[in-house]
Amino acid sequence: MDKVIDGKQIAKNIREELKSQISDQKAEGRVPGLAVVLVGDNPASETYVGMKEKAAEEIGIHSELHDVDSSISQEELLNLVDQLNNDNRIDGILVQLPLPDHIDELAVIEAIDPGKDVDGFHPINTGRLFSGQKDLLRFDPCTPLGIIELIERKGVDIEGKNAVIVGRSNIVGKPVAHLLLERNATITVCHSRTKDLKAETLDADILVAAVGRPNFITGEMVKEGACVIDVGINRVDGKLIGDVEYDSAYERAGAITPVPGGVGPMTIAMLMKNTVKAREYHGV
Ligand SMILES: Nc1nc2c(c(=O)[nH]1)N[C@@H](CN(C=O)c1ccc(C(=O)N[C@@H](CCC(=O)O)C(=O)O)cc1)CN2
Repeated sequence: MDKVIDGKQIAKNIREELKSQISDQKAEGRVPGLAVVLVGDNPASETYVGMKEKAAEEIGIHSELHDVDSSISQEELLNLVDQLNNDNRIDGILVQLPLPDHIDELAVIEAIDPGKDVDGFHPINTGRLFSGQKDLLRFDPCTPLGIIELIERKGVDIEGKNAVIVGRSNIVGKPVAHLLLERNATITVCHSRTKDLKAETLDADILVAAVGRPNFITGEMVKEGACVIDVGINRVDGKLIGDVEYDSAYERAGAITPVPGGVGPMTIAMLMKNTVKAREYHGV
């Protein structure tokens, strides 16, 4: 079996699957609507927003870009979010992060209607994830959700496995820990104060690297046969480098994601999936 987990191909398959759901929704009377808010001119954010718009257009989601100047005040941005909350054509709202320093990111996230929070960052959605509530409407954050899809679609069983997450951020480390826990993995979350990181990672059947440091996880830290998920997107001398030293980790891993072409494309596919789910929730 090929060890490489091809995120680009899996994301493409998911977009294909969503197309038929979207055409059913269209037949019912309305395609899903996604509003993308981009503040300022951060080149990476512009690239990601462009990728989101292209993916939406390709599968038939109505998407609209609100491209605003970096000088926008917090109040004006909150007004824009409020306007989108009240727009019946819009099922999903995402505010591209990071935001300029003068804007309180959490205040903006909290202003989004939790039922339109397709990024899954609103405290109502993270609260429902962290407390294991599956019965109420819940949007899970796109990158962690994409990681689960990659693992499952590669045929790696999660139940009962030791999953070690390196990195405890709110947008990747913590939510992916809860998604894995919900699937009955045994979880260890490592961080900068972890005493013996190598001892922890060597115990991982599933190893998720989300630290934001290029080549931080080396092959000698990987357990033979482990499933290695690299969430890092580090730009070094114009090249994209993951958090995992790929060549040495590949030798030991049973399955591994590349960078680029691993987790990144899944973030966008999951955003599309959440938008289709939001349209289902809102109805026609
Ligand atoms: N509102 C949000 N902001 C941000 C999120 C998010 O989920 N919601 N995540 C990241 C950026 N991001 C999406 O917004 C994102 C990052 C990377 C990729 C991706 O496909 N990367 C490619 C490489 C692309 C390149 O050449 O730069 C890959 O890994 O293959 C997609 C989305 C922060 N902000």
